[in-house]
Amino acid sequence: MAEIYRVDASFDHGFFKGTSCAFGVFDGVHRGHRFLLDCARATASENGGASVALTFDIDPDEVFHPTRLKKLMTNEERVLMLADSGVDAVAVLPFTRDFAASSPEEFLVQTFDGTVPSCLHVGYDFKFGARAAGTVRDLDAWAAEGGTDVQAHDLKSDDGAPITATRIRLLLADGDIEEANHLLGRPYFMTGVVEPGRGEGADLGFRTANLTVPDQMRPLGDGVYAAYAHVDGARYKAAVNVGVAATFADRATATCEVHLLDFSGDLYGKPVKVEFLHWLREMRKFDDLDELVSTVKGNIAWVRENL
Ligand SMILES: Cc1cc2nc3c(=O)[nH]c(=O)nc-3n(C[C@H](O)[C@H](O)[C@H](O)COP(=O)(O)O)c2cc1C
Ligand SMILES: Nc1ncnc2c1ncn2[C@@H]1O[C@H](COP(=O)(O)OP(=O)(O)OP(=O)(O)O)[C@@H](O)[C@H]1O
Repeated sequence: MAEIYRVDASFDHGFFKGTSCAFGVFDGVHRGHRFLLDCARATASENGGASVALTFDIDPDEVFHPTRLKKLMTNEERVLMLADSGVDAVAVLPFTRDFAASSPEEFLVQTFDGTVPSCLHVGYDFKFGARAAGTVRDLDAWAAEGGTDVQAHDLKSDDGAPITATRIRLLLADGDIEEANHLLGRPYFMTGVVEPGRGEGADLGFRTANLTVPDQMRPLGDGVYAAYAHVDGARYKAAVNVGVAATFADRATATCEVHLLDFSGDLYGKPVKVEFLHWLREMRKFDDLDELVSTVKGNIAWVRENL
């Protein structure tokens, strides 16, 4: 696991000397992001410097577009996944309103404070600074003075279109978990802490761990999915309902209900990570509870046989 540095007032910017940095938010740490991180690793090994994922502590959209934000992972998960991606270090810039309001030139001065990296990798569409006015042309102008080799890459594509966090979010919203996972290069996951439910699952014949995942952290469309649930270091097959149960909409609050196969025990208060693998069906409002039970049990049987 790479070292994680916070680029705050006490940070020694001498750290950047000789480094190869890949710069971006990196929500999802998808295959396109990994391509850019691999480019940083390649030039780092050519130049003999360290490879660095340079990112922000929060997603800038948390400041600018909080209502339409649908994040692929929490900020902590993102930074940890970057640290585990093979780079030597992760440098985390605090994203304040002041920082965001700085001109492209000031933004770069504040970020590097006089010590520039030897190589900086970005996608060709990379934008930075106030109103995202800074472009690769500004990076090139800055690099010409300081001597950084700026490499603006074509975006890694799949099926003729660039792999982007936005594209993955749209697939997830449609429940197209297989294609989203293909672009992520790993299963999409959601995390949460188990809360008490209404206790009806046990009466119905299947228990569920209830998670309340905030809207901003739920790009995945409502529906029933086959998944793996990770808890206490163990992995269980799971049948999962995403969204507030339509049959109980008047009293249900959980936004993700997880039935773990072959598990019996108390999960309240425990963190659970749910890795989604297949879409099974749309969530329905059932008029008949027996039909709800037999449908859910059929989903659980499918998971048992097919995962
Ligand atoms: C695999 C699975 C599929 C589900 N599908 C639906 C559904 O289509 N419609 C619905 O209203 N609730 C659905 N549920 C939610 C159940 O109605 C809910 O788990 C049950 O009411 C127990 O809730 P409780 O744990 O809060 O007591 C599903 C739950 C699971 C585990
Ligand atoms: N497919 C890709 N191939 C190479 N580089 C990429 C790709 N997608 C993004 N990048 C670059 O990775 C860095 C992080 O980008 P960013 O966090 O904006 O990701 P994104 O997937 O494009 O997100 P969004 O869809 O929300 O704009 C930027 O330098 C960006 O240009």
